[in-house]
Amino acid sequence: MEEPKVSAAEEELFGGPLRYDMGWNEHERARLETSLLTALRAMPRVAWSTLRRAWRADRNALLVVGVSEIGQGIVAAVQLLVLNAIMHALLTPGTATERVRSAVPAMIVGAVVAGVNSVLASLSTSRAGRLEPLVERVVTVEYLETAQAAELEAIEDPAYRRLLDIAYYGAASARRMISLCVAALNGAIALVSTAGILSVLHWALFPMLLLIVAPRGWGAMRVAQRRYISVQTWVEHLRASRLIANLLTERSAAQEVRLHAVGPFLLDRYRDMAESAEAEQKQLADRKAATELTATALSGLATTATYGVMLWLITAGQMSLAVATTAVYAIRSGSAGLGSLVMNINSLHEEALYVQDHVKFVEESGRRTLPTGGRELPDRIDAVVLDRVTYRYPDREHPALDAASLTVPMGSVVAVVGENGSGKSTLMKVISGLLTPQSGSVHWGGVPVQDLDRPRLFERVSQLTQDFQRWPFTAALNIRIGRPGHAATSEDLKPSVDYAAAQSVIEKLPGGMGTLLARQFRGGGELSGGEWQKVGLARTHWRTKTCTADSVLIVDEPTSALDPEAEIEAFDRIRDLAAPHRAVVLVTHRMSGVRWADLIYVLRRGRVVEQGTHAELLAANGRYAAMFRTQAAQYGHDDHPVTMPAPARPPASEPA
Ligand SMILES: Nc1ncnc2c1ncn2[C@@H]1O[C@H](COP(=O)(O)OP(=O)(O)OP(=O)(O)O)[C@@H](O)[C@H]1O
Repeated sequence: MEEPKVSAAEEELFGGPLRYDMGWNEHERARLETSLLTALRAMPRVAWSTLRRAWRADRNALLVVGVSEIGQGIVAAVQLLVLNAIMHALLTPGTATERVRSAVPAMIVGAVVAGVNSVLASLSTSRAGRLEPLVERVVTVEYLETAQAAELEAIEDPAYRRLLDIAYYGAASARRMISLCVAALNGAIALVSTAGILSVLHWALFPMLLLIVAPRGWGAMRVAQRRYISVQTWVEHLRASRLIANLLTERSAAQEVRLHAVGPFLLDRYRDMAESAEAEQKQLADRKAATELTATALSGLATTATYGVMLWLITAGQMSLAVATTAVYAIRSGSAGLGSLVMNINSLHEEALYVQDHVKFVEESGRRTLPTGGRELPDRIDAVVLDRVTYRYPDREHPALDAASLTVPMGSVVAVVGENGSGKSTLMKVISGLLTPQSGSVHWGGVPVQDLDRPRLFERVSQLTQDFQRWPFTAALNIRIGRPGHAATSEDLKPSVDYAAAQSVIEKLPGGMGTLLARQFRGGGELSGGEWQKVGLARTHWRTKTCTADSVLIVDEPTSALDPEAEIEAFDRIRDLAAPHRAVVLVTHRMSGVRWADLIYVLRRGRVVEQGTHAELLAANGRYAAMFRTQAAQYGHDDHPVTMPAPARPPASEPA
């Protein structure tokens, strides 16, 4: 397959085509090799899985659809017989009145059958329409259920994420497959009945019908293949265009779009990319027209030949006029039916590829789901102990944690410090059981984490991180969601609001606790970074207070958005959360916030390089001491001042 063409704008903005693919490439091989034969071979399996889903969703509706489609196929055959009978009656010798009279019974049957057909068709339409959203819902819920139960490691694994993205298309495809299956069933039944009638009329008619339809089937397949290849080739380009369009309208980019004049710049690149995509569309349309012209010409030739053969049969006395008239009608409707059957099978196969991705995703997730049903953790535990834990992210060469050992005794405050990227956040995920290490062990109260029911273990962990979730819900729910299963009124949440000093934040909101915290919705309010952090602190308080068993509170950079006064208060509050049955693990770069911790661990490149109390670590005069003194000097209140070099002045000759 040819490489995606790269427009100048894409080259400039992205340094080439974006390589992350959304799923279409997955089917490249399968789809390009698609022939009518492979599509036909896969059809029973595909139809079966769709029917099973529809059966689960609404079996009555499915039964009605099936019966009415089979009924319509029988009606099509009866209609041909009726036409044949009418033509025979009209073309037999006798007066006009006699001939019309003898045709009347067949006409009455024809009218009744047409009425039955309409009723069956509308029944099928209404039930299929009911089934479609149900099937889409069944597949979507299965997708979401699977995704939310996956291990964090799976979510952070690019290969799994890709599968997650691809499988997203499965639900809409499953929905479309319902109507396609119905149409294919209808087409197949009508075809069988037409073929039967044609063969009864004359043996040569059915092969001729196939000859008429074959070129159209070929044409449809070619056009679909080219469209698919084009989507494959241009998918990156298309997504990049959409990305630019979003950046121009998104709130997060709005300031720079205006202040830095990024708007006109990006708009220009958007036009450039749109133009090159349009050129591809034009080329595709031209080639489609040429293919269809060839297919129609070949089909026309076959039709002419068929009519020629029929004329010859009539003149040779081997076919009556009545049969010939019925045959002409049957060939016309049969060729249209067979043509659309080919198209439907083609589309079914295409949609099935996406549904198969969904199935693959569910199967793969089965191996990566958070395990449930392990050992229960006792209410009272002594400590959480990590012993020589090594953890490497799936796509990384170096481990984020390298034989790190640490103990978090209940009732204590443990601080973890270290430079950027030293592995602090990863360590927190290992303590909480979100990540399981490749080597070493994690024990909660002496029980290895892998033996525990992990979702139950999570009930014992509270977490407040720098990038905690800002839920686009009301202020009250933003606090209550710390333990969503625990019902609470605004009054119940008040102690948490007070604890986080968030009263002033709530009071400022027009609807108080009921205010929606999402600007993207009408009436939604907005909070500053620091105000959000207070809401986050209130949520953490609510979560910790609703757990009676021994638990661990993890606080990762909780004060980054707070002003200095609020920061001091926040550290005091976090310290207050330590209790005999709760341990606090604190990660921060603010050294002033860790000096009161019972135990401090210093991480460097994933290894614990120092540990002890503040006094011990200062006395050791190692990394901790250096980090602490550097920060203290900046704030100008160190017992052991470090002389900081003053910033160099620019040379007088340089412009300031
Ligand atoms: N989801 C991830 N996938 C791959 N690598 C990751 C992921 N998260 C972190 N890393 C890598 O693991 C290493 C440790 O990262 P971690 O976030 O634990 O450090 P940190 O000490 O918390 O850093 P900071 O102080 O900057 O927050 C880094 O090299 C980082 O690039």
